[in-house]
Amino acid sequence: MSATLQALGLDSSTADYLSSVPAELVPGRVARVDKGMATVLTEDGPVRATWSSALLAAMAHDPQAGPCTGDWAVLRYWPDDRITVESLAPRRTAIVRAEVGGSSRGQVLAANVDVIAIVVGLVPEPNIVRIERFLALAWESGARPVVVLTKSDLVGDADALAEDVARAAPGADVLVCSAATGQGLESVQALLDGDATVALLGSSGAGKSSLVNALAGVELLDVQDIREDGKGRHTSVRRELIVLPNGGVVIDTPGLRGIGLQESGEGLAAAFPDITALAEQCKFKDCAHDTEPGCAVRAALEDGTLPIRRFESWTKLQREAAFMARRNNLRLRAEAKKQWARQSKAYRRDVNPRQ
Ligand SMILES: Nc1nc2c(ncn2[C@@H]2O[C@H](COP(=O)(O)OP(=O)(O)OP(=O)(O)O)[C@@H](O)[C@H]2O)c(=O)[nH]1
Ligand SMILES: [Zn+2]
Repeated sequence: MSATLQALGLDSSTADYLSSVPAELVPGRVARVDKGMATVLTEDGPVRATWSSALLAAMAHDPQAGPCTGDWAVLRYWPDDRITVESLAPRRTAIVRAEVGGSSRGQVLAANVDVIAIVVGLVPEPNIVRIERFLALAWESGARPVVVLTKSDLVGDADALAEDVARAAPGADVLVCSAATGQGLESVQALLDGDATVALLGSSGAGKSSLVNALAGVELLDVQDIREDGKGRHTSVRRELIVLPNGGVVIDTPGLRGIGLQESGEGLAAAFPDITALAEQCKFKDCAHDTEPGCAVRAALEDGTLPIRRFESWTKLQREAAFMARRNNLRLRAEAKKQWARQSKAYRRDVNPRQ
């Protein structure tokens, strides 16, 4: 399969970046990263590439500098048939997973996403708290979140359920569709207009693959053959970046399924603009919305304008984000300490070269 860079979702700022690289280098979009290699879609089809030494050095410093699905990569083709990723275009947006255990630096799951479609089946009944968590994460990424309620053919009151979801999703569109009957698919299709990149978030069984197949009009999400190592061997791997025949790109990586929040809390504020606005009206700047006098949040809970369920969901996500922020601070402090130790060792060597 080959496609123009346009069809792979190229935007103008990335096009500017790519036009500034030396002519012997080849641009492409990362479709998948596995086994220390990337599958990169170029205008001449997919290739497998390893990392250049410059990229490896950058990754040693910052793991987020490594390629991820959706990145725009600049490739070098070597005389011995190796292909290396030399550099990556600056990411317009990034979906970052907070690491659970291990390093507290987040892992980039997908880059350069325009729209995040939070796919939720209408059966079983949508889990609003889970949708709120996905929304906070989506806002954090810089991409536009949209909730796609699917399997509408299985319920009689899809619109009423959609209204409930919309109340929990201020600022995000809520679409209703069915991959089975095709109902409402035009509005989902419209998300891909202008060769946009849409990433799918959603639990297993939500209906993501069925949705992609319905949009494509063919069974795309089955198995795919790609050239693994340039020697003609073919392996079947699940696609992660899918170029749709009618235009647009879908990113569906397994990592996007059960992800935690990053620490800044900005996404959370964007997902809960109602509570953010209320908290600004509290008498005390550091109000914990507990027993403080003049608390606008508690007042809204008492008069019923803020649903208790929504407040509890926000509190839980807030705690999670605060936990991530604390851990991140600890990591930064540990790094600063290491850096200081290195510097003082170098200093001692300079002062006393025999040491
Ligand atoms: N009736 C109905 N069933 C659907 C619809 N969309 C998906 N399904 C069914 O729901 C089940 C899960 O759908 P998938 O598309 O595999 O869900 P998924 O989100 O890709 O799941 P994972 O690959 O596990 O993440 C399958 O049995 C589908 O046939 C729909 O619009 N209507
Ligand atoms: Zn308060």
